[in-house]
Amino acid sequence: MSTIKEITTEDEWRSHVAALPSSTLLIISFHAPWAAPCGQMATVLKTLATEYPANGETSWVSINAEELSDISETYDVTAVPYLVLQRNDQVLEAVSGSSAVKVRTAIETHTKNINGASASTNGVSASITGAEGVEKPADGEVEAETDPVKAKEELFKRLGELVKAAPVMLFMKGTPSAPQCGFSRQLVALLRERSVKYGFFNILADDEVRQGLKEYADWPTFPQLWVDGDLVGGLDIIKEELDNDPDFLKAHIVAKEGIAVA
Ligand SMILES: N[C@@H](CCC(=O)N[C@@H](CS)C(=O)NCC(=O)O)C(=O)O
Repeated sequence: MSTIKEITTEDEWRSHVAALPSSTLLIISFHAPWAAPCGQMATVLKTLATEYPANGETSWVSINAEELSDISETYDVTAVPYLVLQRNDQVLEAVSGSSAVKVRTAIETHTKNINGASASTNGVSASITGAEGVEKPADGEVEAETDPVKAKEELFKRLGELVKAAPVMLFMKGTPSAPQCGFSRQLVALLRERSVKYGFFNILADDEVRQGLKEYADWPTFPQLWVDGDLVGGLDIIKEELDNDPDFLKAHIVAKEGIAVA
């Protein structure tokens, strides 16, 4: 049974990598303590790690992407959770976001490559929620597909978790580095100017979230800024709030811009 080692210093990272046999698949999980999907991903990875033992074939490490920013920069980590699979210093695959299915598939694929067969013997039905989607148990999935009421319930459950994925969540068009709409661009600039740490979700990448959130929030447009699971508003409201109380996002200010929730 394998365990996931938390790497806390760069020295520890270097010696861990240096000690690995060239055939070992290194599975690196980047996380941030404030991003809720990372907690769910940690549970998924813990389960997977018991299936893919550290017998020289796999090695599991976990890294705080903000604390060890030099390492995250090396791997271009701009969002968490973020999983990297590498062997012999070569990155084989990276999975951004909290899809348990994608993570399992990636690990199965790259263990298969050396073993000829997957190390996995049984399926884990990890149920997680995150920006990339809710992995539902098969029964619920079938029911939700056929029953619009169930489907909406599932979507709203997902949205309920998504709006709390980080203490400050920005639902925007595009990403902070490439906003796809002027309103989103302006809101990113306001948050950046104030060094507010926030998670973001690109609603252009998921029409279900784009349309569903309008109804869930009872708010017809984007950007939407959510703080501690409550909708504050769009660009105009945030501007107004900051005019009234320039400190209203103070609790969320950090030394530098945070890493996003993917
Ligand atoms: N005055 C709004 C401007 C936002 C806005 O009008 N957004 C539009 C255009 S980007 C929108 O999201 N429309 C709905 C959609 O595209 O789904 C605010 O304060 O946020």
